[in-house]
Amino acid sequence: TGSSRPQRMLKAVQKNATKGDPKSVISAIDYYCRHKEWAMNVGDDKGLILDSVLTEVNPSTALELGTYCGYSSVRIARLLSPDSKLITIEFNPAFAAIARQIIAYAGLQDKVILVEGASGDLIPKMKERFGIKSFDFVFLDHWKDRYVPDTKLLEDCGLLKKGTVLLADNVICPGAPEYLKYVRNNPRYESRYYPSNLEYTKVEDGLEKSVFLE
Ligand SMILES: CCNc1ncnc2c1ncn2[C@@H]1O[C@H](/C=C/CNC(=O)c2cc(-c3ccc(F)cc3)cc(O)c2O)[C@@H](O)[C@H]1O
Ligand SMILES: [Mg+2]
Repeated sequence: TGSSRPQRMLKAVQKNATKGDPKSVISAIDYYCRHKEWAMNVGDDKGLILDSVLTEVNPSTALELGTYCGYSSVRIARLLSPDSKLITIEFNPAFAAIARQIIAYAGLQDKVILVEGASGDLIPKMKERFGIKSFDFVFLDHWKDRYVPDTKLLEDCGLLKKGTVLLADNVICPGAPEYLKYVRNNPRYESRYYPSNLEYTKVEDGLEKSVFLE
């Protein structure tokens, strides 16, 4: 049987990027997905917004929901301070296997903890398994209809603190209407929309940044 899109993406990284150089891994994936084969990475345009929010927050502990091939894990981890960590959750073992290799190729395996499983099962285990008190930053990029339930779960598990920043991908395309309703009409969040475009296209999309207030 043939290769998968994630496997071809990994090949493009191994062929075109420099081992241990996160920037070259990001460029290799962006080039491949823009010119050869589209894939659902947050991409270079929205990636610049992700970078700027991350630099502003400078999180000690970050959480990502939906690793896919690890593109945004590399984007996030490359900007973390020395003792900071990214925990990224992925429930598809094939995607997780590719992501581990891409994260390792970038030399970021010591800053990223990739956990295989469903967010709904793993979020309640974050404290006991990883000694996490709360997250400073959460990037939501998994199934769009899971953004609201998982945000509520993070609240209920006491994993959000005053000032925690949630950044959600795809709030326009494919869209996360329930999530926008939830965070925008909610006194516990201060929300702002960052317009951009769907990765590698001219279609409108954007990121929603929501600061937890209490
Ligand atoms: C069950 C919920 N819990 C989960 N726990 C852990 N991992 C999960 C979970 N859900 C999904 N995942 C994983 O996250 C990833 C899924 C992401 C879903 N993303 C999208 O559908 C998406 C889709 C598009 C898109 C946009 C326009 C199109 F025409 C076609 C596709 C663009 C994006 O940026 C996207 O993020 C996969 O790796 C999946 O295995
Ligand atoms: Mg996305």
